Amino acid sequence: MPRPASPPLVLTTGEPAGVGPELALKAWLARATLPAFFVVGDPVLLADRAQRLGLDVPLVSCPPAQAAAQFPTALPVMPMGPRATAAPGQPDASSADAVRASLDAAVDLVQAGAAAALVTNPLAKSVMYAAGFPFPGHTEYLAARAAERASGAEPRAVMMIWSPLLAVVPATIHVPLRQVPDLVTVDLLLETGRIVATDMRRRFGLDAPRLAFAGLNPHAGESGTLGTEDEAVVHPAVVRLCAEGIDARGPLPADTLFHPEARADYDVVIGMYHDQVLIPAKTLAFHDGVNVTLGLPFIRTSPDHGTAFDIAGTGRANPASLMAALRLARRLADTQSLSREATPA
Ligand SMILES: NC(=O)C1=CN([C@@H]2O[C@H](COP(=O)(O)OP(=O)(O)OC[C@H]3O[C@@H](n4cnc5c(N)ncnc54)[C@H](O)[C@@H]3O)[C@@H](O)[C@H]2O)C=CC1
Ligand SMILES: NCC(=O)COP(=O)(O)O
Repeated sequence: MPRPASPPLVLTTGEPAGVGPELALKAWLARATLPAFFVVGDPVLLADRAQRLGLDVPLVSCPPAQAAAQFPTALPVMPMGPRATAAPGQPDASSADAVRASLDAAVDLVQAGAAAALVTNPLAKSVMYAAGFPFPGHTEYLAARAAERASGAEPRAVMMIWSPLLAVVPATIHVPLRQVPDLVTVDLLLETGRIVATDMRRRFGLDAPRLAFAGLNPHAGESGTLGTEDEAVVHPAVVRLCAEGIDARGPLPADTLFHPEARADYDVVIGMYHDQVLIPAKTLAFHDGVNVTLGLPFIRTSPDHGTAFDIAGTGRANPASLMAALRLARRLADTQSLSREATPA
């Protein structure tokens, strides 16, 4: 019996004063190279931005079930939430409710199975914080949303920045650098390593993913003389992961971990803090990088960049990272359903 068609991807509008709406429109214009997606949010925002930028993008208002059929001829939009009124490049608190409504609805749809995966456009963290958004970013918000439906242990969301050249995971994310050594514990690294290994298998299709742990200190601590955390925390976590059958190695000095020959030896780097691994990832592949959230019961990807207020509304936004995020979301959803079909009940 033929398999039923998988639903399309759902895309949020993101911060209206940023480049998100422009990227959605430009991605649709390149639709011949992309999987079907629909936007959830304010259709007037998209229509205004298309007109301002001279982008010929017809919009069609429709429910998710009709989006795939409409996609070849118009950008499907599921209207949701209040008007998003902030002007390009001029963020203000008035748009936070619209951003939140788009995000909430998109998560509802992906959790209900009406969308195959969630793709988010960038939001402005400071705007959301000022409006009372109690999460550091999407990643933590999505973990909380998934936890509402979890019957057992609460899911922990893990951020990965992925490109064909390099995949990296920061073990700690949006925290002050000063707090990092205290937050990096054996338990944190164990949990992170397990989530990464599981998702690399079931969603990326790697049978035996190779995880490289970066050291926290210069030269991974130089045998304890440049800091004790690498021997006391990273090394024992790696040993325990290996004992669980996960291909883990480290701690490895971070400064020599990202050149081409080193990258051939692993599939993912798990770094100790945000900039340690996001700098090499975004330097190597800024426009092709994708932010993927691992550890959730659903798939979420996003461009690896932010709202780009400095160019919003000018027409200069490059949609490549959003397009890579849409393609990767489709690939992960398809790989996951194949691996579910192959797993005996
Ligand atoms: N997933 C998310 O929601 C994310 C949100 N942000 C938010 O974005 C806001 C701005 O952050 P920034 O640090 O300025 O980073 P950014 O990524 O928005 O901008 C950095 C530089 O890259 C350029 N750039 C970014 N995307 C581009 C694109 N598609 N095409 C061409 N050039 C592009 C910008 O013009 C700017 O010069 C902040 O509020 C931050 O919190 C940042 C990262 C991810
Ligand atoms: N630096 C990456 C970033 O800020 C993405 O955060 P999130 O909104 O995806 O959690």
